[in-house]
Amino acid sequence: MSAIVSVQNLRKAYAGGFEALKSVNLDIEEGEILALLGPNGAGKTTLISTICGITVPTSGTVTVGGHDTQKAFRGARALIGLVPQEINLEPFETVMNTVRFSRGLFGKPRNDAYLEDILKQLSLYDKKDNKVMTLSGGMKRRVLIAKALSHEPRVLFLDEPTAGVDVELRKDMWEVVAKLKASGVTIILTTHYIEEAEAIADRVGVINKGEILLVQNKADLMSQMGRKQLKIELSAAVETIPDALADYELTRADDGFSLLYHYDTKGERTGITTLLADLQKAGLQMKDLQTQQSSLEDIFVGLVKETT
Ligand SMILES: Nc1ncnc2c1ncn2[C@@H]1O[C@H](COP(=O)(O)OP(=O)(O)OP(=O)(O)O)[C@@H](O)[C@H]1O
Repeated sequence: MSAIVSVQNLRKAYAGGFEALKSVNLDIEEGEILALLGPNGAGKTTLISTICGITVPTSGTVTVGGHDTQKAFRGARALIGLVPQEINLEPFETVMNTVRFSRGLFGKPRNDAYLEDILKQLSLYDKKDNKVMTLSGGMKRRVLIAKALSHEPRVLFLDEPTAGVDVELRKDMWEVVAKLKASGVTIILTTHYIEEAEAIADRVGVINKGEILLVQNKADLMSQMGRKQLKIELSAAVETIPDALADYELTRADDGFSLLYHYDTKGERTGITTLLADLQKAGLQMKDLQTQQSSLEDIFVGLVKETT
């Protein structure tokens, strides 16, 4: 796979000097779904709108399909579909006219068959002649997606696509995104919902205070999530971990009153049975045992906290 979007040393300082992006580097592979996770004000929208060439960066470059978004804006923008956070539709216009007009703005020849196909994919076809104002909030969100796809973009940016929508619609939207990916569209979405990133992303990026803290394959993150920790509370503190237990991944905690054992829940063996037997052999007395599972949420919260 090759990068369809390449972001290099991107900085954005707003008027007044606030640095919303601090030297961001990011390559987005063709055909992937990348979820950008981050708390409020992290810089997600700024990053997306700068990549799309709507916000002018203070320094750095962005290329989309090889076009520099500053020097070759039209070429880059033609490849991009952007679904904004806010619903910005013409209320008195019909759904079909909305998407037709949007396609026309990009200078694309009329192609109702293509637009109807998009509307079908988004379960909007039977509403095509309805005025936007008569649609529910969730349907309006779908119209935003249809509008963003009207000019056949190769990269689709979705800024908080499921903010404020109910669980059922959220799952429908995930299906829509999966279908778009299957049709070859590269997708970048921002979200607050960790479960959303878990459900649909190929890679997850965590952004906080204008910096990308991590971009990782979801499967790798999942294997981290599969790690569990066993806390062994001891009756008496240990100064060091006994040599007899050197083969185990153990760390001291609580001034030596506890030992922490990390293990992979997906491994065939956890090693706990032999560890407990070996603890006894080493003469250590257990007081209590507790297990704890690390989740993507823990990883996310931990990362964000570290930079706060
Ligand atoms: N036009 C602007 N002028 C000045 N500061 C701005 C402007 N737009 C955004 N900011 C600031 O830049 C920071 C990043 O904002 P941004 O909207 O990119 O965050 P976000 O991660 O998308 O947040 P949210 O999840 O709340 O949508 C915030 O502190 C915000 O106040």
